[in-house]
Amino acid sequence: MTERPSFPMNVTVEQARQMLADLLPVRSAEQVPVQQAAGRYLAADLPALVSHPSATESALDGIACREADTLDAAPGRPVRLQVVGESRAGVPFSGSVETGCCVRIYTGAPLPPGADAICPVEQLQDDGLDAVWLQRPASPGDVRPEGGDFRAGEVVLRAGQRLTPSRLALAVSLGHALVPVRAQLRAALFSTGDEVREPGEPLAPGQVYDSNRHGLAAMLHEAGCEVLDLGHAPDSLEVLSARIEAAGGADVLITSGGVSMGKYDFMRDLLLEHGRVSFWKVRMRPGGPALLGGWRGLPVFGLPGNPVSSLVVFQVIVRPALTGELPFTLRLRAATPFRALADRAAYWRGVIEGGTVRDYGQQGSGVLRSLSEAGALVIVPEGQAVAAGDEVEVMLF
Ligand SMILES: Nc1nc2c(c(=O)[nH]1)N[C@H]1C(S)=C(S)[C@@H](COP(=O)(O)OP(=O)(O)OC[C@H]3O[C@@H](n4cnc5c(N)ncnc54)[C@H](O)[C@@H]3O)O[C@H]1N2
Ligand code: MOO
Repeated sequence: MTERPSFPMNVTVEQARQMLADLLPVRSAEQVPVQQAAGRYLAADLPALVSHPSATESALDGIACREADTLDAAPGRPVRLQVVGESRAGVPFSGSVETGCCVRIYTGAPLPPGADAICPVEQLQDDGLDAVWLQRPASPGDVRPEGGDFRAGEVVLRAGQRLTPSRLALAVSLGHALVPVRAQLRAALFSTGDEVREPGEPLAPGQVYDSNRHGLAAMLHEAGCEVLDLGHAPDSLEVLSARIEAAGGADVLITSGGVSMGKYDFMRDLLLEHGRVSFWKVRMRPGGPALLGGWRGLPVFGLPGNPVSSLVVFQVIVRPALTGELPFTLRLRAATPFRALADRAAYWRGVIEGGTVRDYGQQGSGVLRSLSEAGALVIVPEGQAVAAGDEVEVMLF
């Protein structure tokens, strides 16, 4: 390319995320049953409809009694209490606990009126009938107070949060059978390359299995998208145009390969001719040649073909734009130096060990096993080399 390009080049990671996010449609909200809500994103804050615990309850199996009755209990000087009934989870004791009395109680069962302390079974001498002896005072701390987890009316989950398994469990605990979630983005996906083969097919020298497309489909699902898998396309202008057309009903198209400098890297020219290019090249490694553009109303994000590059660019740029969530990072001490690049941020593969992070070693963009074996990306900002012992920002992968 000798003439001045008509589109921005070498944008930052942050600019790339924002430019993609700006092209995505605003998502409406829909109510879905909690059984179908795992992995979806909340479209509204979720208040608690009930308090939890719904009543003050026991944290142990044992007896519920009055602490004052037990204060004199000591080894060799047991205090006797009369058993007057039981409180089970779901079946509370109907009376109240008077002085000198107790009820058998089980974990999660409501503390009866009058009782204010628990003595666990392990610390009781029990005749199995109507009396127990305590060798030490009962504990007022072994109860879970009503509303101690959350109170009715309190906003506990927030709009934009992903319903991870723990948040989904919490939404149910808050009392919701239906939850408001953002409509899923419909993401079309195809990979490009004459050499790319489907898993299970025989492989001739120079050919490669379509690891990118299958990895990306999994990442799109994980990002809460509905995936329209358009397979893989050879390096042919006609086939690629037809494949992009086939993605027409989607909200966004993600492609892999064909975005660099090679004679058969057609994606950029296709978009330039029939649509538009929003940017080409991001100031990051791996993944420098990433491409963003549009085809009629359809946003198209072209990921580089190198296997590590395609997954890392998805994680660093595409996923945050699709979900509105920045990647989770933590700060760790570097156990080895990490090299800086003068003109771009580096996302080096690192291994977290004993609270520090070390260089995985193999940083080639074709070494897919490195991503799986390293488990982390160490973010080295442009020009800021990391020495051993420095703190670094680390993204789990
Ligand atoms: N002269 C230059 N050459 C290259 C540059 C450059 O700046 N100047 N950039 C390099 C970088 S960085 C990357 S990343 C790649 C990106 O290239 P493409 O997006 O055009 O990708 P391809 O050429 O199609 O493939 C690259 C590589 O990845 C393998 N591949 C492709 N698709 C898949 C797939 N679906 N599953 C698994 N592996 C795939 C492909 O066989 C190639 O080995 O360009 C560099 N070149
Ligand atoms: O940056 Mo390319 O994306 O490393 O191989």
